[in-house]
Amino acid sequence: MTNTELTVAPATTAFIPSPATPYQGDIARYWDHEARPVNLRLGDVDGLYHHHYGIGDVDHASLGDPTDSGYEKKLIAELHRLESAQTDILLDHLGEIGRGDTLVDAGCGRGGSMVMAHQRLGCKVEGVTLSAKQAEFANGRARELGIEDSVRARVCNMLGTPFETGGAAASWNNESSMYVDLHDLFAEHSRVLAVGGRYVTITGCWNPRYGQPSKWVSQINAHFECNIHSRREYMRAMADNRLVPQAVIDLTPATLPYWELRATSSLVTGIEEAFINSYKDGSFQYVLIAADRV
Ligand SMILES: C[S@@+](CC[C@H](N)C(=O)[O-])C[C@H]1O[C@@H](n2cnc3c(N)ncnc32)[C@H](O)[C@@H]1O
Ligand SMILES: CC(C)=CCC/C(C)=C/COP(=O)(O)OP(=O)(O)O
Ligand SMILES: [Mg+2]
Repeated sequence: MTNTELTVAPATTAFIPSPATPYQGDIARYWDHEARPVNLRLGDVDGLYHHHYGIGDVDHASLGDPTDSGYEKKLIAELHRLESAQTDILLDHLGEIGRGDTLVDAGCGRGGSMVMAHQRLGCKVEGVTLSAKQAEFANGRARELGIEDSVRARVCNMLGTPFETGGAAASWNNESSMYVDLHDLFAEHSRVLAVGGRYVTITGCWNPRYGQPSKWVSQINAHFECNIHSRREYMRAMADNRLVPQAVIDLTPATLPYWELRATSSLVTGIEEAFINSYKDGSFQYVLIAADRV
């Protein structure tokens, strides 16, 4: 697709809409106050700030000896490399994107995925987050990079965006779908996407084969104040909203090395055990779903 332009409200973070629900107010506050070193120090490596996890094999040769003085810095760079590799896999699944296209990042955080999408594809990227602090941060980074005409974040509920119907060539949720009702979410993506456009999510979901959410999944929900959905819910809500899966990839084996490395670092947050155990006992899965808007 080429030359799709979204018609949107003015790009400002000065006007901050009221949260649609008290829960969304809690989530806005959560992300306004988030400043974990595991996120900021990794972002400082190259200026791409992510709030998602990593995939791929750990390059143990580049890490060297854990007793060496520079080891911790190398470990941080390695965790960050794996988080950016996660975004690359998401972008690999967007389909053919032209420089004139517009993409939508639903739940854009500090904007790392938006910057990577623009740098790789040359297109416009519009992001929404509930957090004014995150939107300011993302827009500040875009200004520093001189790409503010192409990459912008706004404070907005992903379930009711100002974007034109059918105007986006592709859209995604990168670890942000566990904060919303999936039927409402996919109805909005389906509205914003052009027919033939592509939706991609990378998400953690509980595995229906396990039965119900495990204690580890409940622990992750409590830790992040989110509500992890089952894999079945994703499939059903997509099917109900004209989103037809084109690829479903279980990234669980590919994310475990990231978690096992992170668990050895000084930047642990305490949630590592829940991710490792739930991935290993099969109750939780890290998946990529790419779907065609039909
Ligand atoms: C775990 S972070 C992921 C950030 C980003 N996608 C990334 O990969 O770095 C979750 C994001 O979802 C956003 N979010 C949660 N619920 C939202 C909603 N209803 N509307 C817009 N953003 C939402 C949060 O503000 C936060 O930016
Ligand atoms: C896969 C699942 C269930 C994700 C939940 C959403 C979430 C909080 C992602 C990571 O954010 P972060 O990068 O801010 O977290 P951390 O501080 O742990 O790195
Ligand atoms: Mg993180």
